[in-house]
Amino acid sequence: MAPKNILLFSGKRKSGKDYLTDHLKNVLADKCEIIKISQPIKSHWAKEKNLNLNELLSDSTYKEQYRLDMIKWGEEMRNKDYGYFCRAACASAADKDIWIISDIRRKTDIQWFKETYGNLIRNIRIFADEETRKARGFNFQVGVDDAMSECDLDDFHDWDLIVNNGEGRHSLEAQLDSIMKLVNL
Ligand SMILES: Nc1ncnc2c1ncn2[C@@H]1O[C@H](COP(=O)(O)OP(=O)(O)O)[C@@H](O)[C@H]1O
Ligand SMILES: C[C@@](O)(CCOP(=O)(O)OP(=O)(O)O)CC(=O)O
Repeated sequence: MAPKNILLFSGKRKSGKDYLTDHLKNVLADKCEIIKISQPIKSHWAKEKNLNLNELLSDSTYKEQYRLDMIKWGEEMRNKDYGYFCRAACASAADKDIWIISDIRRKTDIQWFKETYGNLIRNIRIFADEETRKARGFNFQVGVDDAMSECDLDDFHDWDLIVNNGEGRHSLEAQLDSIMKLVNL
């Protein structure tokens, strides 16, 4: 069964995608499931290189050592089939009313969801200024922060909602309320 809504979250590194989607999950509880497109990439990479998958999935510096390689391998796969990781991630998703996709990065990710689920999707951009991201551990890396993985959605404008999660942000409760307005339960 298709969910009632699919919330597509994007934002640059350390903008707070995991932070906000984890809190949103607390609000929606068992009505929702968090899905990560990067999960099949990380699973493959962990198997291939004998790495710790849980560490790759966490907010640790561990994944940063492998990010560039994972991006490169992911690009190769995406060039052959742009829906490959979206399809793989959704195929193993639970039967829930709301799917929260927490790591949308490319126009083709949005395209795949639009083509597959039409008007069920909602596009949410998480924004945080660079100072705030730096305070959260962001460090500009050539090949990552100037590449498609981080920049492809810079010139995408068709957002249903932009959430400021940097300087001057609203309370967490207000941030979550604005997201909940997009949800049809
Ligand atoms: N509004 C916030 N208040 C406090 N800490 C935050 C907030 N947003 C993000 N963080 C923290 O900043 C770090 C990076 O956030 P994260 O959600 O992992 O970013 P992303 O998934 O976009 O890379 C995490 O340690 C997270 O807990
Ligand atoms: C190879 C990646 O999938 C790894 C992404 O890891 P995360 O999604 O955990 O990254 P951030 O939350 O932005 O810190 C990126 C890609 O281009 O596919």
